[in-house]
Amino acid sequence: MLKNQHNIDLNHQQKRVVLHKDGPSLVLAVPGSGKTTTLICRTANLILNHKINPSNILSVTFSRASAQDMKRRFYEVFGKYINQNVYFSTIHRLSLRIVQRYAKINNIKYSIIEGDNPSIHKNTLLKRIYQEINHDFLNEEKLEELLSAISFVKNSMIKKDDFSNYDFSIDRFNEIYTKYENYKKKNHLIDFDDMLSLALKILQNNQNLLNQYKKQYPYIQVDEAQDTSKVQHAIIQLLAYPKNNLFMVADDDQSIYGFRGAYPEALLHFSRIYKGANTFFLEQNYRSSKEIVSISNTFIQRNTQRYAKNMYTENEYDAPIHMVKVQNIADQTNYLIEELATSNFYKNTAILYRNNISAITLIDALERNNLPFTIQGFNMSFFNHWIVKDLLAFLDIALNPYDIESFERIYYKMNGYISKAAISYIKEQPRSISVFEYLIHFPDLKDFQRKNLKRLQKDFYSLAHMKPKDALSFIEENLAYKKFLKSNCQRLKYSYENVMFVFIQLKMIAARTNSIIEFMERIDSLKKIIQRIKKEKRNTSILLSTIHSSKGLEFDRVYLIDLVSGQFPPQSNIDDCDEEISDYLEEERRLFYVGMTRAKKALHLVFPTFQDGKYIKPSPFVEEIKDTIKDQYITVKKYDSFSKSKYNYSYKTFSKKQINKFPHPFCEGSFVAHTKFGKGIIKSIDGDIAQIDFESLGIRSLSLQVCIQQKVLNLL
Ligand SMILES: Nc1ncnc2c1ncn2[C@@H]1O[C@H](COP(=O)(O)OP(=O)(O)OP(=O)(O)O)[C@@H](O)[C@H]1O
Repeated sequence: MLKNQHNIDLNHQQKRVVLHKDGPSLVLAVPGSGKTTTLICRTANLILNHKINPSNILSVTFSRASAQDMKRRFYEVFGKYINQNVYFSTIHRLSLRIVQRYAKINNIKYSIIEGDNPSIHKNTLLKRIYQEINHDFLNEEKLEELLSAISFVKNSMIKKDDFSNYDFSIDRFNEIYTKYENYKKKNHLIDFDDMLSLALKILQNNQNLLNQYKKQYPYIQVDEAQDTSKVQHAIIQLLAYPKNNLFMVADDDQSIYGFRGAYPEALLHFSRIYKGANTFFLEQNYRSSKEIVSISNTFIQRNTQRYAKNMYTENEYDAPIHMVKVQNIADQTNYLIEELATSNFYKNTAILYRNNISAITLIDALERNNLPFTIQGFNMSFFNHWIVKDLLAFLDIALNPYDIESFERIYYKMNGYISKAAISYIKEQPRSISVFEYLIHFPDLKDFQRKNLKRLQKDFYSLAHMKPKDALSFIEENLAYKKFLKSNCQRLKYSYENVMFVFIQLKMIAARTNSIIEFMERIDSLKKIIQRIKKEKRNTSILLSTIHSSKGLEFDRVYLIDLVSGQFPPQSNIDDCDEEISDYLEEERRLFYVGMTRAKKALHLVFPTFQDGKYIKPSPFVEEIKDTIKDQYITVKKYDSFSKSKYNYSYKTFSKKQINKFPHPFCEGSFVAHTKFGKGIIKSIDGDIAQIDFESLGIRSLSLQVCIQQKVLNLL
């Protein structure tokens, strides 16, 4: 019937699923097996053949993108036959509706502290509370951890008394959580997770309201059920009872939100909770070539906590899976640009990565090569990363030695022997002389300190004139910032490799710029480019996305990049005999599997072999795939150096904004020595012209720029 009327040729397994009407059923499916396709066909079957009113069917899924995708696909196929509104929603949206209905009846006004422009933002509130409790600044990485921990607690319905059973890795998490909850309660504020907990509480305590919803939705369908959390399952269970016309579609192998409280174990208990449940399997993959299906299928079998499924396809063989070994991240970028510049398949191409940071140098390179791209699921955390802020502060000071705010950020992160008291003193002073001059003349300094400060002043002066790439290396080595990084990572238990990964992205951007100003402008313009592109809808572009955000999507060609240990999985040196680690590895393996199974025809797995001059191991998942496909498909790509890359030719040179202040270390009051005029003191500086009072000659006006170029003027 469906084939004749709607031109969909469902297979036997799919047909059984689509024709299922009453009672609980669980559909366990593999990627690309038509989960969404069958769900929308079943919806149409209920409406057209069983005359169920569309307003009585509730279809929920995890993400807004999936809900919109379901709705679009439903109306594309069945829009000509069904013109009433069919409700496809996220579970959060449904919960919010429940909360709002309750609030209206009881005259309560809740304000949401997430999403678009809330009057008070969850992150701001948490940063404040963290500061109050730990007397420390909450950086972006820790904030992410705190957000995940709170989300995990709410979604997993963990009671406060049981917090001690979990390792939240946030100092005084219990107190932060309590303060956060109390503040929200007092001010009628809710975050996205509260929508769920509150909706559940409302339904549990208001029989009337619960009955209204039960009556409204006698048919409930859940897509992506592997991502459904405990609290979400509890809401659905309440709404479905006692008819239990519940239709759940899931792929436990694609469960990748454990860190936020996804509870795929519920699928294993489904038939215990819902008596008489049917279980269907969809195992035929319609999306990918035979190689991709067969290798992905072997790959995921290594996981132990899963429903046994066997993915197969009737699709043809296509290209083999490309394992691409490159020297380093620069060569990885070269490889991608080379591949993309010689093809026209932008639309059906995706570059996927584990970690958002991977996108930065790619965005830089794609934009410089005029390749069309779009970005999905990108958070701007790179630009707020402490290491980025530190390095920009170093450069700020080099360009403007009066900038005490930047100096305050970095003075203890280098070899300076500078006291906090000295910094506090300078902050009180007028900006008439440079930070270094103040420091050098700070009372009671020991000789070695003064000598050191003079050296530092010269170092920063030299820094301003270096090529950006050299400047970053100079900060790292000569100013000993690397030493600080190592000890800071040890102290805060950050992975040094991950921190260096951020540094390397900056070095790569730096390598393509010619001056410090140009480099700093490029960082700024990248931020703007990303913000602009995120807003645009580009259908004919290469998609850059985290694997998490790529779920549910499909592309002809997929490049999975940065497949190295410490990036994928993010935790390295792990022992998979430990039970907790084994769970962690299984979730990471599922994520890798989601990435692989987005590809229809071509799949490229790219792994750099050196980072920061040191050998890095490929991801253990690359090794597992290598075992299956053998070495014959490994391509080794080596480029001379990034600057010599063929595709580097098309790099744009930037319109260099006129440097309004020529960078120099001098300021009013500086003691100087001129190779010809001898010692003197700078009386005033106006633009490039300094009035210098020389001991032997009196006042002379000199161009600082000329003095610097001719190397005739130095600080004393
Ligand atoms: N019976 C069928 N005949 C032909 N193509 C099909 C059939 N069923 C599904 N497809 C196609 O297979 C592809 C995958 O379908 P769909 O997106 O519904 O799968 P999915 O199981 O939801 O995928 P995933 O979980 O990996 O995101 C789509 O391009 C869809 O049109």
